[in-house]
Amino acid sequence: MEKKYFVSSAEMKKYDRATINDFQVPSLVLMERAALETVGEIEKRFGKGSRVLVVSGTGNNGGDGIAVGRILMQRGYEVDFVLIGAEEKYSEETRHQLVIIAKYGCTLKSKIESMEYDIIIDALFGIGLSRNVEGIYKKCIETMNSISGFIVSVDIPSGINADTGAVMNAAVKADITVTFAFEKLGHILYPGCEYCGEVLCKDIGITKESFRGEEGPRVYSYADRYREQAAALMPARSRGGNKGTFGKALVIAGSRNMSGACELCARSAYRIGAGMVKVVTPEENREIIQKNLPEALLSTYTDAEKTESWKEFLQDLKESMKWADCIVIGPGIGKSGTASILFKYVVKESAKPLVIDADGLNLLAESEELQELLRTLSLKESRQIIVTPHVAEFARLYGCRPEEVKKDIISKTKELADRLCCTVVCKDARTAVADYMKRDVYLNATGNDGMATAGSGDVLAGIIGGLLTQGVRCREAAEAGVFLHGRLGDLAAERTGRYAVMAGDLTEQLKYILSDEGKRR
Ligand SMILES: NC(=O)C1=CN([C@@H]2O[C@H](COP(=O)(O)OP(=O)(O)OC[C@H]3O[C@@H](n4cnc5c(N)ncnc54)[C@H](OP(=O)(O)O)[C@@H]3O)[C@@H](O)[C@H]2O)[C@@H](O)CC1
Ligand SMILES: [K+]
Repeated sequence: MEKKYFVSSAEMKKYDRATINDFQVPSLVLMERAALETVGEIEKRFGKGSRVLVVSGTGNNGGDGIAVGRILMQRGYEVDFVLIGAEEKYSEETRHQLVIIAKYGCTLKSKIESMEYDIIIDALFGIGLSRNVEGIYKKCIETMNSISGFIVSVDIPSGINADTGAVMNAAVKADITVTFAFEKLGHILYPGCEYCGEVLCKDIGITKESFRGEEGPRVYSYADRYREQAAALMPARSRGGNKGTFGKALVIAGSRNMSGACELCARSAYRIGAGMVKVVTPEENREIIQKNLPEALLSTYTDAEKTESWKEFLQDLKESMKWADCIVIGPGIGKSGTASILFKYVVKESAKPLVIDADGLNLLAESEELQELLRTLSLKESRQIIVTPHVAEFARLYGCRPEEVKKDIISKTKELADRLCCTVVCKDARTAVADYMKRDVYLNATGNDGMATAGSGDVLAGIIGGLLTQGVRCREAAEAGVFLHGRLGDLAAERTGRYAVMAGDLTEQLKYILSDEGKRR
């Protein structure tokens, strides 16, 4: 899969240094290239004579800004330069840029004086922002946001934490952000991504060679091209196949009078391409499932206390688990005594790839014994297990507050995966996927807030299950499932607007998104 990296400030600094020190590309050359790329984006939008304000800080981000201003000035733009910060803090490169503009006769101001510009170059802070923004810096950011002008942030909007996307007390609201070499975590994580405007990532000569043979950045997503080529994420589909070829999913879901979760999950497994889907649900849901999803095979149960029929059901379930290529358990099963007995039985007895979602996760969170069992199954029997908690379920499993998960979703997801020895999908505005086998964390860049609606998670569980039945391995099924799920949400929102999106619309979009028959490429 072609990856798109999101780097931390420490990783970016390492790649900068490797390019400068090991490959001997002078820092000022990188800066000039960064400036030229930024100028290119401005020239696409504004002509000569436009009024430009450059707001620089003392670090190299400020140096970039001064270079941008100088090139624009030479090309016929009217440029004002403002630099905020004490002289003793100027970086070497920034000093150099100041010497150059002085030779061209430019003057430097220490505060923003005019209120009207066509373009504002925000070069106050880049990836070197190290603490909350206060005093004159905060005031400067507020002024940039309040005066008129199209804001171009250099590298990252000033005030956004490049590692977490947090607003460090104040941040510039950019129209576009021109960044260099790799996108930063702060461009993709919330709330940072909402401050960037369009993010344009430019090659300035810092390439993958700067990894120096070591593992690359820790966090990645899928390349943007898969948005339009979603079918390329799917396993190859044999033209000569039959329903057995494309796998059998067992969906254990729903509780009394709660059939919706079960239906959404099973339908999604079918729509992503599973050959057969069998639903296991309480007897009360029989009629509605038969009516709404006649394609599904069905096995129903009554309360575990009704011993005779329960025994028969378990016998049937055992056969179903042998028959299945993958099992999804949890959506809407509730936390009743019967649900708990059923859940434990399935985790213990099944030997197939397993997706645990929703109430399954709540039952898991309550049982140390089951968590230990998961670890053992994974480590000793190489069982493929995926857990798909949203932030609140994750917090219950991890034993922390939901805000703590949101603050550091990348590390937390990896930690839980290590603890449970499985693949973890932590669902949030930016869903993360990690497993205990790999260091890297997948961070999803598709989807929108329209998907924050009941049943959306059931659809995801069905999609991941349907991919597993087609032979995709756990980690890839989780990543591809999350990416596709987000795309379905984006397409649904394009049709109806984000307010109106409902879980069923996501499954509906599966009819179109995979329409050009794809192969894994
Ligand atoms: N060759 C290269 O290296 C390339 C670098 N490139 C560019 O360099 C940028 C990174 O440059 P950088 O590392 O100098 O950091 P930068 O973001 O300018 O900020 C550091 C300055 O801000 C200050 N400061 C921090 N927080 C503060 C606060 N809250 N409030 C007040 N002050 C605060 C801090 O001062 P101090 O913490 O020491 O007080 C220091 O003076 C990067 O984003 C990209 O644009 C590109 O040109 C490509 C090639
Ligand atoms: K900036």
